[in-house]
Amino acid sequence: MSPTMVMTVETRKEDDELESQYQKGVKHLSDNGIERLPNKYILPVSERPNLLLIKELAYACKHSNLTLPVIDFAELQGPNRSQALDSLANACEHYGFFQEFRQQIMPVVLVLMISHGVFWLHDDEVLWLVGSISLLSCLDWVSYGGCSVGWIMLHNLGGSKVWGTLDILVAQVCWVEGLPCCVERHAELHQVRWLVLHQKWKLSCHWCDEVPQMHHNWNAVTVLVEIDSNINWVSQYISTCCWKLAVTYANENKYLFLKLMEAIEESLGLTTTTTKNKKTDDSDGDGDGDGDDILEELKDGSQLMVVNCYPPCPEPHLTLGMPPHSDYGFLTLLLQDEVPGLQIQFQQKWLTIEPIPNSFVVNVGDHLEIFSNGRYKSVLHRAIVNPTKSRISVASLHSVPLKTILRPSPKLITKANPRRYMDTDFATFLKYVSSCEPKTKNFLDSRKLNG
Ligand SMILES: O=C(O)CCC(=O)C(=O)O
Ligand SMILES: [Fe+2]
Repeated sequence: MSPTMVMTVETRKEDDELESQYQKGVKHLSDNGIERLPNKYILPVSERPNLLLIKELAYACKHSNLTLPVIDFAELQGPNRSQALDSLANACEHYGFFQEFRQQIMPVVLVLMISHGVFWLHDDEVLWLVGSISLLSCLDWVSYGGCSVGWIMLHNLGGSKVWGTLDILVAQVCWVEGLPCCVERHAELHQVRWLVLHQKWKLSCHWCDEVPQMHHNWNAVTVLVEIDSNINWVSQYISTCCWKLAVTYANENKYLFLKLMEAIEESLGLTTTTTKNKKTDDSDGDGDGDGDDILEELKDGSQLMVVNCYPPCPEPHLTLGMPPHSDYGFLTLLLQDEVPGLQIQFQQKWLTIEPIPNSFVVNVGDHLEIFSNGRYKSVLHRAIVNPTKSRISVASLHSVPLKTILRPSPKLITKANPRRYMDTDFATFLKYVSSCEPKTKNFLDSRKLNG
């Protein structure tokens, strides 16, 4: 939490019992029927959602909603591709967001992801985190909901063992509980690596390549990483079925992301439908490899999946589920249940996105804005919470491998549109976000050239 936030919080009479409960998380508070928010969750007046009366929340969606451009995945793959590409370009330029539907992920997988999100988050025994060694090797700070929720300290990254600690109980100021899961892909090995975190011992996690099984002798304060070990974990709670569901979802999500990026490249004029399957043809000899290089990078890129749960909130007009932010990657594919909550900033107003069943809300992230040299916009968005309903969303953030240097595509730099962003990479992003107060965090602005 930023110090400014502490100072500007509206003062209310302290209820020690209430205040002391905040650390148990918002699900606990909601389940216990609290009627007032602990001060910790109350935002300064200027940062609150504009819901003066709780009952106005019900109308917020109806009266300030936004119908996002809809991109039909089937059209993108069919004879109407060029019209679909025009709509895609328009959506990314003017909204930074679109709803994507008729994609090919089985509805049952989507429904199960949403319902299991609750299970994963709220089962007393199990909380899991999926991660990548390369992510962790440069990640010593974990951001969640715009505030720091934990520190991962990795002391020894050589060899196959890594020891560290993870403290997930640092201040939470938003009305959300969440679970970050990272996926690292090794295309050549057909392998995906996972990091698992067990809630019972909040400071323990374990790497594995296979479906995890519970290990009974964890040391409560250390992280043990043994990539090739065969430690026998057995969990009643993370059933093979759940795990496979998460893997299936992550893989399908990645496939959809790559298809969308193929279309986005084409919409930017970097490739054409006829050349898109060919190996990069750098026929202009400028050495930039044009658009196809980025697709190759993205195939092996990073993927972060975050399950967000927003329980019913007694005073939704005083807080937010997630503060305004932009996403760091190329695209975020957001799966949400039927409860509205996502708001995007459009023409200086916060507008609520009406959920469409079995579809994804897709948004342009900072990396795509940089890659497109500012043509496609990474737009601020936030989540509001609901007085009566719980809401779940699953965000999948995709980008290039963490060590890749990102820069505007040379083809998109012209005299009329000179280069707008400096080179950057993921480590620079982490350094930036961990070095300043949440209020002043705007990574994209820090990468802009000429002011
Ligand atoms: O839950 C939502 O609607 C927003 C989630 C989000 O923006 C994120 O996870 O980055
Ligand atoms: Fe986001």
